[in-house]
Amino acid sequence: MALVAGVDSSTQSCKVVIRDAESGELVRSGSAQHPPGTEVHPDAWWTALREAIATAGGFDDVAAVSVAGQQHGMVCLDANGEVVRPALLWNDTRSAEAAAALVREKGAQWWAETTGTVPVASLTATKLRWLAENEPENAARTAAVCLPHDWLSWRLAGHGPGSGSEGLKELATDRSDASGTGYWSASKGYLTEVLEATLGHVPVLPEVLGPLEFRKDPEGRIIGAGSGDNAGAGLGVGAAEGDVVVSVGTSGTVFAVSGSPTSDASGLVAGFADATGNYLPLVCTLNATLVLDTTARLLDVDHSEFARLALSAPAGADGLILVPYFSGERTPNLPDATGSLHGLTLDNYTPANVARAAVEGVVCSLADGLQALTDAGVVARRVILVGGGARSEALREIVSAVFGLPVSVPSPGEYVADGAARQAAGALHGALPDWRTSGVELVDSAPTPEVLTRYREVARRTSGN
Ligand SMILES: Nc1ncnc2c1ncn2[C@@H]1O[C@H](COP(=O)(O)OP(=O)(O)O)[C@@H](O)[C@H]1O
Ligand SMILES: O=C(CO)[C@@H](O)[C@H](O)COP(=O)(O)O
Repeated sequence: MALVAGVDSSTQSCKVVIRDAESGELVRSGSAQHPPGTEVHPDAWWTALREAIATAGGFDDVAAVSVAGQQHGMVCLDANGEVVRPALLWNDTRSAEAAAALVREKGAQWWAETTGTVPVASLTATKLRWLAENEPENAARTAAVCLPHDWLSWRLAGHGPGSGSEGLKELATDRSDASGTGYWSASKGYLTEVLEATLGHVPVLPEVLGPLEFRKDPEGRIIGAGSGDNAGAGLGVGAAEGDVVVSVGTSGTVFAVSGSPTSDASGLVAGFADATGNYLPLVCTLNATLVLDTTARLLDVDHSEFARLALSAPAGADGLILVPYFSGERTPNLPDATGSLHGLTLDNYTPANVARAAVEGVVCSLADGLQALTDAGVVARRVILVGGGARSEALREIVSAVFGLPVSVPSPGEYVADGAARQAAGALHGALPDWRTSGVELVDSAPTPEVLTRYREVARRTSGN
């Protein structure tokens, strides 16, 4: 029995699953936490990955591994392969002005047509621009730039500090993660003009591997191309055209598999690639489970009591509306926004209404994401809900109610890591396996369109949109 492993190195933690390459059966798993914050030294991811591998019983009997990771994080390496500075993550908004400058200089249309995506602070290119403007010595020392999943795959393949310029040439990535950099185009490859205009020079960049291409580690183990975490989730749930995946983790994402690229000059829809050779138009928000976690902490309750409270309040939370822009926002592009709670009266200010308003606020911002995707031509035949937030009964019910659609919720699992494992099995055998998916719960709540209408009025008023 050949075993394969999948890794999800995402914002809050690292998860490892080890599966039977033929059947997909889960054999072992492990996880470890990442430090909080929007600036993290990659060594912390490596430490967490090794801990997660150890708790999963090690990789000695594993034939192939793929890593899926949080997208966009800027990992800069010097000529020796040392990390130049802690990575700026996808949810770090300090490069918002750099993003605005790039859009002014080339125009939103150029970015949408060339890279698929109009830059916002999340994209790697804007972080390189911030680096060149604010830490010119670090920018000058940067000999190679890669993404979190590229760096971890490179470390797994036996490279690292001290690898030198030969080691840097072994860096590899895939289309899905390259498509979130802002300096890669699905039709033209790396865009040297964007690198010159941001970092100030063209560094060594990871080779963009095909979906089933791979490197090997010194023991001969396959290290697959890997992917961005959202593309990994797409692989993990077996998303096909017509499926819209909603992932509620640190980020909230709404995305679909598409046979053709999108180019949305309004900037709402990012025109990413997927991990199979298709495209992955995606809307991403900065405010999802952390808003729920923070509200639950305020109410001094755990996840299950929080869900019970939220479901004990009526739809619309007796008039309370929470606009969830606690971390600024990316979609819509409001990096300096803050969250707010509206409609307070002496009667409706209860823990249950506050819990319900928090869930509804997060879900309404995702419903706007689905609207943007359908406006961009994506046809939604089925909605699949995944991510840590999908473990919440309140979130599951309220997604279906606010979207006004039945929602498929695969049984709780690590679908990003599963997608990476599926890719590893594909690299091992030369074709993606058709693993049987686990049980799916269909949630079909009574639609509450008025909740979204009122949210939109308040969100627009408070954000000046
Ligand atoms: N039952 C639950 N209800 C609500 N949120 C939950 C529940 N279980 C986990 N979470 C939240 O899910 C998040 C982790 O989800 P995950 O998809 O792993 O995030 P990421 O991939 O961004 O690291 C955490 O913020 C955690 O508090
Ligand atoms: O920036 C994006 C997508 O464009 C985020 O989806 C990151 O990829 C982080 O994902 P999670 O850790 O929240 O899953």
